[in-house]
Amino acid sequence: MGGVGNDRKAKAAKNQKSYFDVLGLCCSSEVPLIEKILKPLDGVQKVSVIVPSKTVIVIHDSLLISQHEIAKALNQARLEASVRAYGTAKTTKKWPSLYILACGVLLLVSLFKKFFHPLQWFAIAAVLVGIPPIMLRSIAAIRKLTLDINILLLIAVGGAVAFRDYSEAAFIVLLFTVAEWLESKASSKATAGMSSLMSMAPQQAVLAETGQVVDVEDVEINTLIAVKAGEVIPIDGIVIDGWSEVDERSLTGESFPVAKQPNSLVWAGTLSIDGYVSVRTTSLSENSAVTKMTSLVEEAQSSRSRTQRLIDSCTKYYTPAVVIVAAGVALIPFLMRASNPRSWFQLALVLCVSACPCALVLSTPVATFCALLKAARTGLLIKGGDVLEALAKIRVVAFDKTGTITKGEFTVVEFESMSSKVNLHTLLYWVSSIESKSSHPMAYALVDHARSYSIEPKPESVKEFRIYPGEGIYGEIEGRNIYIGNKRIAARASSETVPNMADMKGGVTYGYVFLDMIQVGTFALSDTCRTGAAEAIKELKLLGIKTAMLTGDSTEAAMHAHGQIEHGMEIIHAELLPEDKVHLIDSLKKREGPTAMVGDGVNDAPALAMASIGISMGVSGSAVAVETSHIALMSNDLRKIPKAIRLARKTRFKIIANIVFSLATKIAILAMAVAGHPLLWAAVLADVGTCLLVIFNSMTLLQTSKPSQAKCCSSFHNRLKDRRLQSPSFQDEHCCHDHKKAIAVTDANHTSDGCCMANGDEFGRERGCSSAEGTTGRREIGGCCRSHIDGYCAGESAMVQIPEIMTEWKREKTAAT
Ligand SMILES: Nc1ncnc2c1ncn2[C@@H]1O[C@H](COP(=O)(O)OP(=O)(O)OP(=O)(O)O)[C@@H](O)[C@H]1O
Ligand SMILES: [Mg+2]
Ligand SMILES: [Zn+2]
Repeated sequence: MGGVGNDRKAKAAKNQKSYFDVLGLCCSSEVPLIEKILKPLDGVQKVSVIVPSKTVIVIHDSLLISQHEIAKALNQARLEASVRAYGTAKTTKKWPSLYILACGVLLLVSLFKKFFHPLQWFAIAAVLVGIPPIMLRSIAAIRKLTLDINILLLIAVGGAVAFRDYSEAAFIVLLFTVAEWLESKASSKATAGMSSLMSMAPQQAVLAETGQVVDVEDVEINTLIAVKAGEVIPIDGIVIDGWSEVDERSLTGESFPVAKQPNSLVWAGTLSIDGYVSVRTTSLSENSAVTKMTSLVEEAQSSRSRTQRLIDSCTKYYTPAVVIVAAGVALIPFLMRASNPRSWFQLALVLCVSACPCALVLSTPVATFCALLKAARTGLLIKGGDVLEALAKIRVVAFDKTGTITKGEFTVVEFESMSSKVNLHTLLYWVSSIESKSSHPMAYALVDHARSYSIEPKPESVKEFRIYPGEGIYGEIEGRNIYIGNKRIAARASSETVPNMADMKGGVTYGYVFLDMIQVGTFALSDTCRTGAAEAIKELKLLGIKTAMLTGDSTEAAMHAHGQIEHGMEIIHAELLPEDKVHLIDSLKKREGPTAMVGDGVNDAPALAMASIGISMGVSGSAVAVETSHIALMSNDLRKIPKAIRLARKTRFKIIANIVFSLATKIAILAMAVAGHPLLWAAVLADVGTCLLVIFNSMTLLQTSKPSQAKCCSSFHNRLKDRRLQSPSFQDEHCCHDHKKAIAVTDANHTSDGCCMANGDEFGRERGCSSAEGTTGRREIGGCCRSHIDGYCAGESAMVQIPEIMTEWKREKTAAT
C-alpha cells in the first residue's frame, strides 16, 4: 500500500461519519433540539437526523471531537444516545423498562381508591416513577429555548396534579412512556433495514497474492483480492480468475444467483455463494456502488420533500400559536373571575397537549423513509422524497432504445469490404482500432468482431479522433481518413447518396465505412430486447401511462425492436440527434404532463436531465447517467419501473391517509373540548396513538406485496442456505410447476429461472430455444432444453443468471462422468 493510501486514510480518519442510536428521539419536534446541541460543538460538520429509525448521523472531525463525546452531549439532554457499531442494528428493548412496568402497576393499585381512599397516593407514586425521563428532556429543551412535546406533557401532568386528578396524571405518563417504547420497537425494524444496507460490504479484504488481510480503505484500484465461497465481495471489481455464483440480491433485489467468470463485473456487498474468484478492484471502497447507494438513501432521508417542508413550516407556527391560545384560555377567565375557572383550565390543558404536531410531522417522512428503503432493497435507487412524489404523477415514460429496451450487446451479423483496394483484414483493423476509442455499444461489437479474426486493434495508431453524436465516429489511421457510422455520417463523408441497405435485409442496424469520401465497407449489427421489456410496457399501460421510444438508431431498427416488445409503444421517434431527444421530452412534458425518461446515458444524459424524472440503467449504465438521474435501476430490469410507480402511488396514498388521520383526530379532540368535554387523557391518547398509527401505516410499505412470489422465493432461499444438507432432487421443477401461473404472469425473477415449461413460447423465443427443440427430448433439466443453457452463457455474458437448478445439474453431471 503506497503513500496515497495512507494519506487517504489520514483524511478519512479526520472526517469521520458516525451513527448514533438515539432512543430518546420520540418525534420530529426534537430535531431542532438535537441540532442545537450538536451544531455548536467544535469539530461537528454536519448533523442529519432520521426520525423514523431514531438515528442521528454526524460528520465530525475525529481529532477534535470523538464519537463518545458526541454521545455524551446527547445524553446530557437524556436522549439515550449510543454509538452504533458499524453495521450492527441496535438491540431493541423487547420488554418495557422496569420504570414503565412499575408506573403501570402503581397506577393499577391506585384505581382501587374507591374501596380504600389513601390508595390514590399510589397514582402520585406512579407519576414520580414514570416522569423523570420526560422531566430531564424538558429541562434540556428549555435550556435550548425550544418547545417540545416533553414540556407540553409536563404542563399537562402538572395541571392534572393541580386538579388532584392523580390517576389522570399517572395515566398520561404511562400512556406516553408506553407509546414511546412501542415507537422505538417499530422504528427498530426500519433501522434494521437501514443497517443491513450499510453493512453490506465487509470492512476487510484478502489480498490474492499474499493472503494478507487488510482494511478495505487501504485497498487501491487495480489490487487483486481473493473472494472465497460464502464471503461477501468487499470492493467493486472485475473477475480475473475463477468461477463463482454470486447472490446480488442486496444490490439489485434479484433473488437469483448470477454466474461470474473472468471479465464479469462484481459488486461490493454481494455474496459469493460458491467457487473462488480473484478480483481486480475497479474502485476505491468509498466509491463502490453500495457505498454510494447507502449515502444516497441517507441523503434522501435528510433532504425534505415538498409536502414535508410545507408541513414543517406550518407546524413551526402551529405549536407556539396553540400554546399561546391555551395560555389565554387558562388565564383570561381566571383574571376575569369567571364562574368556573377549572373547566377553562382543563380546556387549556387539552389545547396544550394538542399543540404537539408529532403525528402530522411524522406523516410524510416515515412513509417516505419506508418507501425509499423498500425501493433500495429491490434494487431501485430513488434519490429523495421529492422524486417519489413526482414519480406518482408521471403520465408518460419515454425510453431510449439501445442499451435500454435492447441489451446494447450487439452482434455483428455481417461485415464486408466493398472495395477491391482494401481487403477485409485491413478494413477490420482500421475500423476496430478507431472503434476501440469509442464507448458506444456498437463499438464493442465491432472490436470483438475484429478480435474473432485475430486482429488486435491499435488505438494508439489512431491520430485524430472525433465523435459525431447520433452519426458515428471519425478517425485518422495510417494517414487515412475514416468515417464509421450511419446514413448521416455517410452524408458527411461523401456527397454521393448511399444505397438504403434496410431495403435489402430487415430489422437490423446498418453501418457504413468511408475511406476518403469513398464507401469501402458495410456492416450489419443486431441487438436483442431485454427480458421483461414487453411486460414492463404492458404494466405501464395498465397504470394508465403512455410509453414512447426515442432512438438515435434507424427507423428500421426501431420498428424491429418495437416488434420484439409486442408493439406496445404509443409513440416512436427514430434517427434522433441527442438534442432532438431533449426537445421531444420537453414537448411531451408540455403536451402530456410529467414525463420520465429511461436511458443508459450513452448520448441521452441531456434528455435524462430534461425529463421530470430521469431513470438510468443502473450498474451497467454510464456513471454520468447514474449521477444525473433521479432514479437508478441497480439491475437492468425494466419491470422495476412500473413497480416504482406503483410504490410511489401507494406512498402518496399513505401520506394522504396519514395527514387526514392525524388532522382529523386533533380536530375531533379540540372540537370535543370546546363543546364542553375537555378529556385530557383522550387528548394524550389521540396524540401518541395517532403517532403510532401513522408509523404502522407507513411501515406496511416495507412488506412484500406478492405472496406467490414470496412463497416460491423463500423456499428457494432456504435451499440456497443449506443446499448441502438437501438432496439434490429437482424440487425446483416442482416449485415452478406449483407457481406456474403466478410466475408466468407476475414474477420478474422466475422468467430467468430456467423454467421454460411455465413460460412456454415467450421464453423460447427470447432465449433462442424454440419450443420445438424443447419437445424433441432435449429437455434435460427442469423441463428446459439444453441449448437454452448455452444460450444463457453465451448471450448475457457478464450478467448471466444461471439458476441453482442448472448448477446442481452441472454438478450432478460432473459427478456422473
Ligand atoms: N461508435 C459508433 N460506431 C458506429 N456507428 C455509430 C457509432 N456511434 C454512433 N453510431 C451510429 O449513430 C447512430 C446513432 O447513435 P446514438 O448513440 O445517437 O443512438 P443509439 O445509441 O444507437 O440509439 P439510442 O438513442 O436508442 O440509444 C447509431 O445507431 C449508429 O448507427
Ligand atoms: Mg443510447
Ligand atoms: Zn406528539
